[in-house]
Amino acid sequence: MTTDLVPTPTAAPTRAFRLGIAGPVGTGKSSLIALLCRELSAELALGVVTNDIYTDEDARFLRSAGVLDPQRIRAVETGACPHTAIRDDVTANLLAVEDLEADFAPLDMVLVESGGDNLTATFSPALVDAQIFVLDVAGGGDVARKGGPGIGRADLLVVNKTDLGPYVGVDVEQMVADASAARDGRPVIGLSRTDRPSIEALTGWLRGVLAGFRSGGHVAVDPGPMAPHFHADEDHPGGGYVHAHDDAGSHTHG
Ligand SMILES: Nc1nc2c(ncn2[C@@H]2O[C@H](COP(=O)(O)OP(=O)(O)OP(=O)(O)O)[C@@H](O)[C@H]2O)c(=O)[nH]1
Repeated sequence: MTTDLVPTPTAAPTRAFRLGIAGPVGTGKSSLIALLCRELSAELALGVVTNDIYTDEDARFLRSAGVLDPQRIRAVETGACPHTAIRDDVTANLLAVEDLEADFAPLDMVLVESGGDNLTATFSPALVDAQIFVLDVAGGGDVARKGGPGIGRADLLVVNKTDLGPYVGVDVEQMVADASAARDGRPVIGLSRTDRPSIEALTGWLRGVLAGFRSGGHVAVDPGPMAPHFHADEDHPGGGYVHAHDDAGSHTHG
């Protein structure tokens, strides 16, 4: 008897779900990870990998927040070009994720925080299964309209610190609507750590994506390469240079 016509069931994944969290400096990536650890560590076995340029500051912040066993929080020091370590050469991050998975098997989820970067940073789908891009209202109501691969095509866009809207003159509802329009219907959540329903929207979204991953139905989507961006460099004429990541062989990183 032949089994050719029998559909092959999708194999259930044997490793942890890997979730990337990217966004500009100070938008609340570490705080969002601390929040997720607080909310989910009773039901899910978690690990965290942070990326900083020269320090392990984000890892130290998370360890001191007491949200997870400090051993489950690992730091990658990326050197001069933080987006490179989550996009072009993800080796150091993959090793950190795999070490965590081996040391604390079985883990349900590893959260990978990118170094605070510019608007264009995205994770490679070779490193994460899904990614959240974080903006905050204090960065200005028009940021979401500026677009870029993370804002446009990350699996989830978080508009963070909505509690600050009245203090910085930002219409939060309008900012979330602009973000939704820029994303062709992909999900957007306005979040504040002081707003319980928004926290539940975030954990609800994550549980849904995790369930899809566990059933074998989740496909990692690449938001696309980083847009061309400016690097400050005092030694360079003009104070810096513009480069892109659409062709890894077309430029070098100092
Ligand atoms: N008002 C308010 N402040 C928040 C919220 N979430 C985070 N913050 C504050 O925003 C600041 C930056 O938060 P972080 O979590 O360090 O931001 P980050 O994106 O990890 O920063 P980098 O790693 O330096 O890029 C801190 O002072 C947080 O306390 C929020 O929901 N509301």
